[in-house]
Amino acid sequence: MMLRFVKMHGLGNDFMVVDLVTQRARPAPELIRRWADRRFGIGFDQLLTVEPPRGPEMDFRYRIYNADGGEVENCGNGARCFARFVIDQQLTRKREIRVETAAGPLTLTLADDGRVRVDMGQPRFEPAAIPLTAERSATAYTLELDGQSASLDALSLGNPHAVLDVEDVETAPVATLGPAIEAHPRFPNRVNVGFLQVTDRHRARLRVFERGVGETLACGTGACAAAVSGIRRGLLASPVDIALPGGVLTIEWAGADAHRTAPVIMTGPAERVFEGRIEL
Ligand SMILES: N[C@@H](CCC[C@H](N)C(=O)O)C(=O)O
Repeated sequence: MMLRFVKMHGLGNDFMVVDLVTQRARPAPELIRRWADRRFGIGFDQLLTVEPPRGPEMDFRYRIYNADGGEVENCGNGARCFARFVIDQQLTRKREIRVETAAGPLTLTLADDGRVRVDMGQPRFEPAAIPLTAERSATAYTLELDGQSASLDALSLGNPHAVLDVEDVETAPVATLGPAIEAHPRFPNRVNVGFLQVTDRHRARLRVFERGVGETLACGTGACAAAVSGIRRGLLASPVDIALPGGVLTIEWAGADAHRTAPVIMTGPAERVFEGRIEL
């Protein structure tokens, strides 16, 4: 049986997107790893499946699998590609789409300039929600790593993120500290690791070592986490343009007080690359 898919990307963070509204498939981890392989497969950072909603107030359900085959809660660049996909495939005529994810509902809007604006929901800072083993919530945690220690902020965008401040993203130790922090036992579900260089109040540069993938050209939830971390520590002010290796995302966040945590809004592009069919 052949499965139709579309290859898409958001700032070079690339996806295989599969319509499971009109097709049937159950992607097992071993199959996802094979498809994700850049030499022997299609090649992608994440597989996205678009499925019928499970409740009447949602338009779709959207699921996300990392290249290592594991299902995860949230994906910002994927959310924008999902919106483009359901519109281009004529699965909906709406311009504002409500979608169910493992991290909760998201609202996506197609802007007039073709970019997609996503309400990514509220960030969470309590260690148990990340999850991170720590006695109390803080903006700086110290992690012991093979004889050295690293200071980082940690938060959840539905999925877990660590944010480290660096002087220069070009020389940041992404390839060594990234995997060491991703697999650190204080993050029981592992973690995405962002290396943040603040350039001025409204601009920053970011590289992300993604859980279950490695360094990617862009990470949408990573950009949201880095902007929120910078804003709540007084280093950045909303809106923030986050420059990733693959391009720029705009992040807005109105902050948090004792009564309310504002949702994070992410705006950026979503591109279709090609479509294909693969044997199941
Ligand atoms: N690339 C994504 C994040 C994908 C999931 C992440 N690797 C995780 O394991 O949580 C994005 O754009 O947010």
